[in-house]
Amino acid sequence: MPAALVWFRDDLRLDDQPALQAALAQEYAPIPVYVHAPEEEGDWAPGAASDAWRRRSLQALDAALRARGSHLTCVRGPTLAALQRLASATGAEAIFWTRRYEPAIERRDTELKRALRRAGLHTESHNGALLVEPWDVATKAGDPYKVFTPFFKAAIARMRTPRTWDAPAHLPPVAFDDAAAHAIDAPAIDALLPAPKHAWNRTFWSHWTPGEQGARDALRAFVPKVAAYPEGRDLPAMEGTSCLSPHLHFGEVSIARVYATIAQSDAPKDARIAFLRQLFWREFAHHLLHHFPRTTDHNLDPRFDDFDWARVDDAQLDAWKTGRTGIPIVDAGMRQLWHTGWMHNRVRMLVASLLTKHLRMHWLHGARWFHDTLVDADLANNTLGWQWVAGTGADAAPYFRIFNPTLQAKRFDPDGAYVRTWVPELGTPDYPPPIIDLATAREAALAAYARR
Ligand SMILES: Cc1cc2nc3c(=O)[nH]c(=O)nc-3n(C[C@H](O)[C@H](O)[C@H](O)COP(=O)(O)OP(=O)(O)OC[C@H]3O[C@@H](n4cnc5c(N)ncnc54)[C@H](O)[C@@H]3O)c2cc1C
Repeated sequence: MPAALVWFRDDLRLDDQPALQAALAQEYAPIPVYVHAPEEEGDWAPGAASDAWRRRSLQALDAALRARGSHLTCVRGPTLAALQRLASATGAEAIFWTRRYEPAIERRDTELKRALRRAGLHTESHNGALLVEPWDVATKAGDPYKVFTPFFKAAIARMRTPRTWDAPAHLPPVAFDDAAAHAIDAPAIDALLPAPKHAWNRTFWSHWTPGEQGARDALRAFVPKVAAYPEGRDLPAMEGTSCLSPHLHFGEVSIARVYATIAQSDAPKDARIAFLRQLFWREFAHHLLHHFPRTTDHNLDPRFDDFDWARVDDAQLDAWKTGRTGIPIVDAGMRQLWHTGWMHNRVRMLVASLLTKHLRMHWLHGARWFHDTLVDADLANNTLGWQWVAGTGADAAPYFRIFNPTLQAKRFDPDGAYVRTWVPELGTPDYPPPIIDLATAREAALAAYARR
């Protein structure tokens, strides 16, 4: 049986894994590999929370492979040289992977595929992350979509009922001879992604279990909650959302598996559609990232290029990051982020709005902080989220529509349960006064918008 490398990236699973599936279907003996090359991700290399998650997820993948008779070989980049070295040391004739859509990675993968083919290797990339790939939907004029609802309609019409494959029960062993092992120089996962020195993330792991089993458990736990999702999804105290975002980002569960599980659940149709629609925001985000790669750092709407963002006030930015703004719902969200690596979507909108509108700081300051601290940090979703809130993006909330965090808290956290969980000192002298007057800051933001 000839050997093939199966190159794992953000698809850290064995269930419904198209690269693995394709290698097996073509009767290759798969050699599972992971290449650590954060420097190839351009300005958006994974942040600290992502690294902490990936380390655990790779360990879980290796354990799942070992339980089937195989194992994961981890090496350092540069990726092209690493894959070539691995292929020649193992005699692999082919390389299989699933596609990613981040601009730096798309560029790298295109070059890499060309170089590997020139070197005589068979290469195949597959869709393992999206329901509909970015180039599969276009407006009547052939352009990419910039508005969600028509995108959603076109994408869902284009989508085929996803097929899913179960994880293989057994895999052929990966046996390197000594010379090959020496040539490969495969460090342990711990050496590639060491545990953070100060264990700042130790509180994460009572909330999360990285890896395929954790993803499967999260999906299973969510099924009975789908019926309540339409109302529950906006209430941060309720835990009414799926918490699948980091698992989806790292590909620990396939999007097709999530879609099929919820579509076939017993929940009322409205509730199922409300949830599946959110999955299409993720699709939309990837569509935009692929077609408008500059938007990771630049406004999608060029009318904001001359916007009068405020000069960054370090003390204010720091108060925002550490949850000490004196605005309770915002502080609750920023502390939830710091302690769990995740924040409820409604609260993400509120903290982002405060930063970009009341404090009038450029959305990139917030996007960078989220990228570093979220366990679900995802260049597509994060860029869309920040540009949406800031009013600079596709189908965005207009800049002049400014959330009032006090009213939003009354509406979405009416008995204050969420705020009390994260800001227990509220109402005591330990809680800081507000760093801004909301009404004055709102007027200043509107005035800046009018000057545009
Ligand atoms: C400023 C800002 C930044 C954000 N940054 C990220 C990010 O880095 N990574 C990330 O995954 N999401 C991001 N989001 C989107 C959203 O907040 C999270 O996907 C959601 O809170 C994850 O929780 P969940 O899995 O319980 O969501 P659920 O409500 O259960 O939704 C299921 C899945 O649908 C997708 N989804 C849901 N809402 C959105 C959305 N608005 N945009 C794109 N996809 C969505 C996610 O993959 C999510 O896991 C951001 C939103 C905002 C406003």
